[in-house]
Amino acid sequence: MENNFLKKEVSRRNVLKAGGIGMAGLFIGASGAGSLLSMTASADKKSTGTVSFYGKHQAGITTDTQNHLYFAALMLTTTDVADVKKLLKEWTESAASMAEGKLIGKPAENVLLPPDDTGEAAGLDASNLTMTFGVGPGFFEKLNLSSKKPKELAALPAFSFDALEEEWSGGDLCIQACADDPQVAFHAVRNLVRIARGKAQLKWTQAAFQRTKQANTESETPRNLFGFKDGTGNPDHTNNSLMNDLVWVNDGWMTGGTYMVVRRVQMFIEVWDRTAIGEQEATFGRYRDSGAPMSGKKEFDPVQIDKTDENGNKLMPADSHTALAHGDGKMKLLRRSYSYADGLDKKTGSFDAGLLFISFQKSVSNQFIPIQTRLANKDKLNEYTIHRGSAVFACLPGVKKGGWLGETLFR
Ligand SMILES: C=CC1=C(C)c2cc3[nH]c(cc4nc(cc5[nH]c(cc1n2)c(C)c5CCC(=O)O)C(CCC(=O)O)=C4C)c(C)c3C=C
Ligand SMILES: [Fe+2]
Repeated sequence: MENNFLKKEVSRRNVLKAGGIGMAGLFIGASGAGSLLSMTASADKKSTGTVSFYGKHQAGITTDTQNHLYFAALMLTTTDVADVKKLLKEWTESAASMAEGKLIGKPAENVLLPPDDTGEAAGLDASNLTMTFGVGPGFFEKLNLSSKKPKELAALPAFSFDALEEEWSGGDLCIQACADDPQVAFHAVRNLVRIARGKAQLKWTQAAFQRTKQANTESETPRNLFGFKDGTGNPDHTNNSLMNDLVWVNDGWMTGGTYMVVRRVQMFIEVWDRTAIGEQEATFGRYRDSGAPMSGKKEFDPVQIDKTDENGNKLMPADSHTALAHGDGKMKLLRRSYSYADGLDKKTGSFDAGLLFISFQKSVSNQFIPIQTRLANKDKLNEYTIHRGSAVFACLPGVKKGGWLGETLFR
C-alpha cells in the first residue's frame, strides 16, 4: 500500500490533525494529499516548544530544564568501530527529527514491514524534547580506542556509605531524554534503543520528573521529595562565560562537550516524614519554606558557612548538606537532577523513591569528586539517603548541521 503523499518532514502533530482519525489517516491514499499538506503548512505555524538539536554544545545540559526525564544507559554489543559510527549517524538523524517533533525514518510503504517510527508520539508536539548522548569508560576499551579516552572519564572512586548496585550503574553509552511530556521522552529513548539493536543494548533506565511548569507558572525553584527547594545554589546556566568556566571542555576532540555524573540516590522518605522540621532544616542548612540558607533570610541570600549568631554559634550547621557542598564556594558544578518514584522497595516495604542526581562539569576530578568526598564523609543527609547507582559519561560535543554525534572522536 502506498502513501507517497506523506512526506518524511511532516510533523507528528499534524499527521493526526490532517488525518483526523489517528494513524489510520496515514493510509487514506493519494487522494488526501492536497488537504494533508496544506493543513500541515498552516498548523506548523502554531507549533511551539522546540529546542534545537544542533549547536556547539548538545542540548539538555545548559538548556532550560523540562518537566520529565527518561534516562537510559546501554552496553555495546559490538566491538566494530564502523558499526558504532553508523549507529551514531543514525542516532543523529533520528534525534534531530524528533527534536523538531517529526516522525523518524521513512513512512511505512510496505504493509509487511514494521514502521520506522513506533508511533506513540504521533499527534504530540516536540514538548521541548532534548536528547543528550554520552559515552562511558567501557566504550573506549571495547572499541580499542584507549588513546582517545579522556583522563576525566575514569571510574569514580568508592565513596563512604556507597551501596551501589550493578543494576543501576555504569554504561558504555547513555541517552538522557528530557521533555515536557513523559510520553515524548520515552518515545525518544525507545526509538533510539531500537535503532541500536545489534550494536548496543539497554543496561539500566530511569524515568524521573520535576513539578510541571503548568503547576508552577512562576517557575520557582523545584522542590525535591524531602520538600526542599533544590537548585537554588546552582550556577546560572544562561551565563555563557560561567558555563565555559564550569561545564564546557575546551581541549582536543571533547571541545564543546562535558562530563556527566549520574547517581541514583534513594531517599528514605518515610524516615524523613517522622523527622522534626528543625532537624530537617539543620540537615540541609536551609529553611524549608523560603529555601533561604540558615546564614540568611531569603532564598538567594549568600551561603556563609562561618557566619555566627550573637553567641558565636555557627548559623549553618557544619555537617549540613549545603555547608559541606558549598565549602569555600570556589568549586561549583551544574546540577540537573530529577526526582524518581519507582513503587515499592521490595526489600524494605518502603517507597523506592529519591533523586536521580545528574551533574555536568568540565572536570570530574576537580569538581564532583572533592564535593562528593566531603558529603560522603560528613553529610547529615546521609542518615536519610543512600547511593544505589552510579555512572560517569563523556557527553559528546554538539553537532553542526550536516555533522554527526562523535564526529570529532573518530576523525
Ligand atoms: C556533588 C554531589 C551532590 C550530591 C550527590 C547531592 C545529593 C543531593 N542533594 C540534595 C538536595 C540539595 N542539594 C543542595 C545543594 C547542593 N548539592 C550539591 C551537590 C550534591 N548534592 C551542591 C554542589 C549543592 C550547592 C551548594 C552550594 O554551593 O550552595 C540543596 C540546597 C539548595 C540548592 O542549592 O540547590 C538541596 C536541597 C538531595 C536531596 C540529594 C540526594 C538525594
Ligand atoms: Fe545536593
